[in-house]
Amino acid sequence: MTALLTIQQLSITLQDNVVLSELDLSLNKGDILGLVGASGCGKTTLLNAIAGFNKPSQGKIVIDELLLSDDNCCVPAENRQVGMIFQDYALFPHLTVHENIAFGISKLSKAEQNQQIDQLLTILKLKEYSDSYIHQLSGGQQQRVAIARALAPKPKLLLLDEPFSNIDARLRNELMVEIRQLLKQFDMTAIFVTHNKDEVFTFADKMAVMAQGKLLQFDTPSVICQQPNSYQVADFLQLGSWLPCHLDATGAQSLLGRLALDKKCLEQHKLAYLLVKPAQLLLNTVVAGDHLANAQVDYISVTEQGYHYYLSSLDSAVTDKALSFSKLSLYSDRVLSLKQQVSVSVKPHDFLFFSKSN
Ligand SMILES: Nc1ncnc2c1ncn2[C@@H]1O[C@H](COP(=O)(O)OP(=O)(O)OP(=O)(O)O)[C@@H](O)[C@H]1O
Repeated sequence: MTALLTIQQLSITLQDNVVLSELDLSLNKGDILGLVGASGCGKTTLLNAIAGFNKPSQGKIVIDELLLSDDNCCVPAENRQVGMIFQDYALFPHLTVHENIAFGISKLSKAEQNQQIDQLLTILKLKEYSDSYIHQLSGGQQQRVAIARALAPKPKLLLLDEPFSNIDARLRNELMVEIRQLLKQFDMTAIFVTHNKDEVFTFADKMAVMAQGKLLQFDTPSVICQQPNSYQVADFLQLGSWLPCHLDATGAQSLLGRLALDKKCLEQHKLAYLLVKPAQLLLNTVVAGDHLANAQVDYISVTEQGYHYYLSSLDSAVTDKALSFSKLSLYSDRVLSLKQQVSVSVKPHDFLFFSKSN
């Protein structure tokens, strides 16, 4: 399959500040990509570069086999067939819903405009609001108008900057599912920026994790969740807690006991961090001589999955400071109290170790 969007070695420097650095990315037609990363890592700058609002210092952007930007050319934004939806939707308050959608297709005849707008209003369930002004609509309806306005000129790619951040948390999930179905109906390729990884899992087919202008990992959300490629990715996405371990030739030593490793886990790091998901921890009954206490409860909250505890290593158990841990996340139906000493072990599983420096 030919890629709809190809980005190669894209770098952008703004006022002597390297904001994007040698970024490669490729999307097939109909793919929805969720772009995540800490504030200031360059997500909006990447969208702006694709839309044609800023000029790369290096690299190539190709959409549907058309070269939009390289060292020698930079196609202006209005000729790129890229639609953009901003966080605040940027709708015109003095125009009706119909007029807002018509804005980008004014070159078409009135009859063609009306036919296209009618079709969009029907699909987006906005028909009865055609003559309403923007302030008369709910947040979700305004968002649908913004989508209709962006889709009207039939873009090849749709860019959405934090599209769900202004939507009430209760409605957000419902709206995400609805808009995803809509984009799929149009076979629309889209990139959306978010600060919320759960939005990526609901809305996207692919996920890109960025840090400091670089792409750390690009894959499906489930692969990234199961196989993060670095400490930074797992830590940013909060995929589990960290248990420091000393790796040696036969296993890993932690304050929660010794872990037997199979051969492929063996690496030569002296100190490594095991990514532990709550379901991989076992809360044992403390019995002197058998399961000795090795952690204490620092924090308790009530959740749908039972009590949520944060545990830290017991000072008395720490002989090697490098192995001490804090904020080990554990869910249990058992009632524990603050500062209670407990015994926790790690269930055997496909261990994922990371070094902080990679
Ligand atoms: N016009 C500009 N001139 C100089 N530096 C800029 C300019 N625009 C953005 N930057 C810098 O580029 C970096 C990336 O900014 P960008 O807005 O792309 O980040 P972001 O990941 O979208 O952040 P956020 O999640 O907070 O919206 C930031 O350090 C920002 O200060």
